[in-house]
Order: sequence, then C-alpha cells, then structure tokens
Amino acid sequence: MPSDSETRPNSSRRHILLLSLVVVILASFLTTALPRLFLLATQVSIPLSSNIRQFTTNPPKMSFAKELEVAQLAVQRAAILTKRVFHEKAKGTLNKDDKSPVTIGDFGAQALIISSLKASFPADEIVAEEEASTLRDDANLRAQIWDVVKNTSLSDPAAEDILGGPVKDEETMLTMIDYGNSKGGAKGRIWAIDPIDGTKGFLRGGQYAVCLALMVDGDVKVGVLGCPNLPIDDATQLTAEIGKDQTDEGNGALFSAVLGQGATSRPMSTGGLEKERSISMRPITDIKKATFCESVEAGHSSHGDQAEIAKKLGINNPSVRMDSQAKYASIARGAGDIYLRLPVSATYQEKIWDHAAGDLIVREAGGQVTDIHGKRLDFTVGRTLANNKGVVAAPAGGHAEVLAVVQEVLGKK
Ligand SMILES: Nc1ncnc2c1ncn2[C@@H]1O[C@H](COP(=O)(O)OS(=O)(=O)O)[C@@H](OP(=O)(O)O)[C@H]1O
Ligand SMILES: [Mg+2]
Ligand SMILES: [Mg+2]
Ligand SMILES: [Mg+2]
Repeated sequence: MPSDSETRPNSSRRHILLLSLVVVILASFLTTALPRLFLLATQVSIPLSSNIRQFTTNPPKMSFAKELEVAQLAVQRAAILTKRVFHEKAKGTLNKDDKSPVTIGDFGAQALIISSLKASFPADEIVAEEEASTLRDDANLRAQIWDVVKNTSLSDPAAEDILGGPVKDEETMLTMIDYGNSKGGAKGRIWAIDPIDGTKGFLRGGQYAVCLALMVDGDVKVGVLGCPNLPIDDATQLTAEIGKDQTDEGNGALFSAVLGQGATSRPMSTGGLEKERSISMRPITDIKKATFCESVEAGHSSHGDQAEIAKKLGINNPSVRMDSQAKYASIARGAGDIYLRLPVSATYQEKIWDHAAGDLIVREAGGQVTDIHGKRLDFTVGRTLANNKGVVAAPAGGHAEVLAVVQEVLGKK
C-alpha cells in the first residue's frame, strides 16, 4: 500500500493537468466562439419593443436603410401638413425677394422635415430653400405656421416616434427652419430639402412635391419625393390633365431611391409606410411616340426651344406641363419619357433642392440625367448647380439621341 507521501505528488500532477485543460478550452472559446457570437449579435436586428426597431450598423445590401426610412416618413408627415394648408387654411402667401411665392405650407413642412432629421442625425448639415427671418418679424404669420406644425403628426405612433415626435415650441420651430442654411459643398453628409417644390402649382391645385435627398461628399445617396397630387397607380399615363386641378386624388404617391438599390413607389399614407413596388423607366423603342414633360412656368424653362426639339425628334404629342419634381417622378415610373428644362436666362443657377432627389430616382429607374452639355448634375459646389446649365432627362437608351437634338437646337442660337 503506497504511503501518503507517494500519492500526494500524483494527485497534484492530476490537478495541474486538469487546470491546463480548462485553460486551453477557455482560451480557444475566447479566440473563436466569442467573436462569432459578437458578430452575430451586431448583424441581427434586435426588436427592442413592438414599436421601436434597432437598425444594424452596416448590413451589406441595406446601406442607408435608416436614412431612407426617416426620409420617407419625414416627407409623408410634411405632406400631410401641406394638404391641410391647401384645404383648411388661408395660405399666408408672401412674395420673396426674387418675387417667387412662399406659404405657410412651405415654412411648416420645412420645420417638420428638419425636426425629423435632427432627431436621428443631429450632426448632419442641411441645405433647405426657406429661412425664418421674415417670421421672426411677423408674429401673426408665425402663429399660423405654429398652429399647423404643432397639430400635424403621423397617425401611427411608432412612425411618429421614429421622427422624434412633435416640434417642442414656436422658438424651436424657427430654429429648425434656420438649420437649413448650410452652404452645401463637396464634403460630408448634407441633406437637401425643398419643402414644397412647385409652390405655384400647389397654390393652383396642380402638381407639387415635397423633396428630400441625402448627399455624401457631393454624391446623392438617398432621394425621396412625395407627390400628393399624382395618381397612386404607376401605370396611369401622363396627359395634359395631370398638371391641372388634381386635389381630389387621395394621398398621392411616394417615390424613393437609394444609390445602387433601384427606385420604388408606394401610395402615400398618413401613418406608417405602405408596401413599395419597384419602378423603371419605359425603354424607348420609337422616340416619335415618346411623351415629354416640361415646367408650367415659361419663365423656368424655354417652352419654345423644347417645342422645336420635340418637333425635330418627330414627337407630335403635345408636351405635358406640370409643376415641380413630379416630372422626374413621372418619367421614372414610366408614365412619361423625357423631361426637358432648357435655360431661359444666362444667369439663373438651378438650386440643388430642385433636382437632387429627382436626379437619383430617375437614374435608379434606368434613366440618364445630364445638363445641356451632357454633364452629370454636380451637387458638390454649394446651394446651386453652378457647374450645370439646364436639364435633359431620358431613358438611358434614348438620352444620346435627345441630347444631340438639344445641342443642335441650342447651337443655332
Ligand atoms: N428663372 C428660373 N429658372 C428656372 N427655375 C426657376 C426659376 N425661378 C424659380 N425656379 C425654380 O423652379 C421651381 C419650380 O419648378 P418647376 O419649374 O418644375 O415648376 S413650374 O412648372 O415652373 O412651376 C421653383 O421651385 P419652388 O420655389 O420650390 O416652387 C424654383 O426654385
Ligand atoms: Mg420657392
Ligand atoms: Mg423648388
Ligand atoms: Mg420650394
């Protein structure tokens, strides 16, 4: 029988062996399984509650998913405000220094959109059309705008939550409007907002659009257009009637695109987002049968040059005149084919908020958008498209033919 002194070293050797085994297993768990578990946890969207969703930081296909959702809901909420101003309120129309109109709807929609963006992306810059200086001197107009801003919300509390809820008070509303004063440029994340594009159309009961786009280093990554007076059905073809009184048309259509991910449309709602469908431009098989659209205002683009170009292309259908970026949305969904915006004045510089969302939506739907020199629209140079002149938008397969005729007609002048 072994003595105590003989068994003790054996048992402590066994302990040491056991301990080393545990250390090896623990080390291999720490180096292999744990990082995998961590990766899995960051890639899966974890529902926090039934109302709030957490977004993944970098899922491969859905980049800009959060920006897209916030932008779509922000446009939808602002569109409710514009419709209410159209139907229920005196519109408080003022003429700005350039003689163009601005209404309670423009100011209110801008305040709501910027408040939505600041709730999720506080560090982002914003280039927006309107500014609050006149409202600081006009208590009556300010109170009318505040009345509609504070009373406009999405009917779905979860969607309203994503937008950060209501604007706090009247002073915050003015601060929000003035956050839109960024100079723009080639660096960083910058949103472009046109709270009501086609204000003249809005006042007439014609087409208008609530427009929002995100640019990163001057490249448009996300574009959203809310068109409250466009038909919901993508298949409804453009006719001259579309530009006229359309205000009985339900909630209209919401168009979106993310760079590299295609373009979509969906019915606009007053709550959460409706189901989307993918949209694409109509390929041009016979340019003579194309439908082209242009601004209502002859002061915004040259109706004369555009008519001559259409004639040279063999297009006999009359142009469809409609206000706003609803033109970009309409050709992107295949309801029309070509959008021409030929310069009237040598000095006017197009504004980035009049084009950023529409440019991306058309390109993502299979179109090409250039200026009259064939250059892509350049959003890197500030609040205007100072490096571009005019706009020529058409299906990719027909753009070269249209541009050649544009240059032929303008070259003669
Ligand atoms: N001189 C000139 N040339 C070109 N564009 C101009 C000009 N003046 C104004 N604007 C801008 O036109 C925006 C309205 O868009 P549209 O021209 O598509 O609509 S319209 O049919 O003419 O109403 C309009 O946008 P909103 O002000 O948001 O309505 C203006 O930014
Ligand atoms: Mg304006
Ligand atoms: Mg505009
Ligand atoms: Mg506007």
